[in-house]
Amino acid sequence: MAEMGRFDWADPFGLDAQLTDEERMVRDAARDYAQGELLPRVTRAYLDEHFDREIMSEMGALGLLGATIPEEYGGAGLGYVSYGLVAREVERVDSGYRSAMSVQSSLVMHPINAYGTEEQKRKYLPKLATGEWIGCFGLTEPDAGSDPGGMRTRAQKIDGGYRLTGSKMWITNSPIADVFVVWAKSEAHGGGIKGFVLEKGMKGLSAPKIEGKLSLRASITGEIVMDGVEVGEDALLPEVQGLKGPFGCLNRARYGIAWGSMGAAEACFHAARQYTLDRAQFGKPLAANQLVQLKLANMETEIALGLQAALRAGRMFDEGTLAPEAISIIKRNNCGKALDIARIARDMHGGNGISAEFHVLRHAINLETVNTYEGTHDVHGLILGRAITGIAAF
Ligand SMILES: Cc1cc2nc3c(=O)[nH]c(=O)nc-3n(C[C@H](O)[C@H](O)[C@H](O)COP(=O)(O)OP(=O)(O)OC[C@H]3O[C@@H](n4cnc5c(N)ncnc54)[C@H](O)[C@@H]3O)c2cc1C
Repeated sequence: MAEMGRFDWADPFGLDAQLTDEERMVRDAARDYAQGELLPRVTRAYLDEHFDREIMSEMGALGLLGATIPEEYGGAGLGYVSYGLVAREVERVDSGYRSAMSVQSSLVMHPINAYGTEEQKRKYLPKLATGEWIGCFGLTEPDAGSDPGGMRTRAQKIDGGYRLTGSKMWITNSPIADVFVVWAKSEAHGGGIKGFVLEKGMKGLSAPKIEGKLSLRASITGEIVMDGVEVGEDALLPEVQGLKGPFGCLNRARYGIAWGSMGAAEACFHAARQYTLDRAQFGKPLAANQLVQLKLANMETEIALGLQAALRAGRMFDEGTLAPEAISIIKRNNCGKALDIARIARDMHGGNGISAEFHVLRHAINLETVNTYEGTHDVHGLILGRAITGIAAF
């Protein structure tokens, strides 16, 4: 008969043992940084609705930006499992910090690396990798969110380049960005969607901050307004056309979010476990009640399954066999489950659960955004529905 193992409540399927030495090293470096440098400042940043720009330079110095970008362009040349592990550790602290990192790596460095010219790669990637430059990604518009094909931003052909007109909404990092990857319908390409790289200070380009967010308050979000911004031919990302350009970037970010949201869920699960062990009511620890144990068991189950699926997806990503629909499964499931776990963890903390000091409500409110951006929970359901039936319902 096969031997039986010992149960580890914090790692029931031995995720750790499925990683390579390099992946464990990357995970530990990201965890040390996140717990040592990000956790002590997150509560203040969240309450003050402030993103500390220095964080990008710190992440850059540790090689956390552009983890999968080749080393010759300043990236870390790591695999997708390492990238996911970093997202999990950063989001264990705050989804806003993970958002800033995901945008830089997957939505700005990836398209320049995959669709850009050699000159564009050499110009932008090394500085984005160190965090000297901050990037943002403009796809969503005031009237085009889940349906980005309905975008209104236009690139008009002019002598030697293009004139861009339009506005983008809900853009992570835009108010502090040096580099703007924006998507527009281009006249010269039959009205097809093309990517352009704009730079801070260009005439007609502005990025006002969106104030008063109740979610992701430690991440800065803004608009991108392009009022006839004129760029040269060298601003065009030549190697892609159509929605597959932005979707190629979103696939990577969504994959990272599947890991990241599980990091936030683990933070909430671990906090709820400790809190209910420490606090007694009716003469016994809260954790001694069946209702409480069932909630903890449900949290553990969803996290264990979600992480295992994310790891499998990461291995498939590195092998080149991961389909976008499989990413929809884990983005949708892990965000939805993380949001449920964070809300229940908040409830299990009673009144203390609403205090910033206990972190769980901050995670829950952040996860409301994570569940919505990069394809809403329902839109990923529709993507899967189309894949299952062959019928597009959206
Ligand atoms: C904090 C934050 C940061 C963001 N950062 C970025 C960024 O950096 N870059 C960027 O480009 N975008 C960014 N976004 C935008 C984000 O990706 C969009 O908000 C998201 O895609 C949803 O679009 P929408 O807000 O227009 O909602 P809508 O598309 O209007 O959706 C509203 C509701 O309708 C539902 N719905 C839509 N279509 C259908 C359908 N066919 N059938 C059934 N239900 C449907 C949706 O599921 C949702 O519940 C960010 C958003 C936030 C909140």
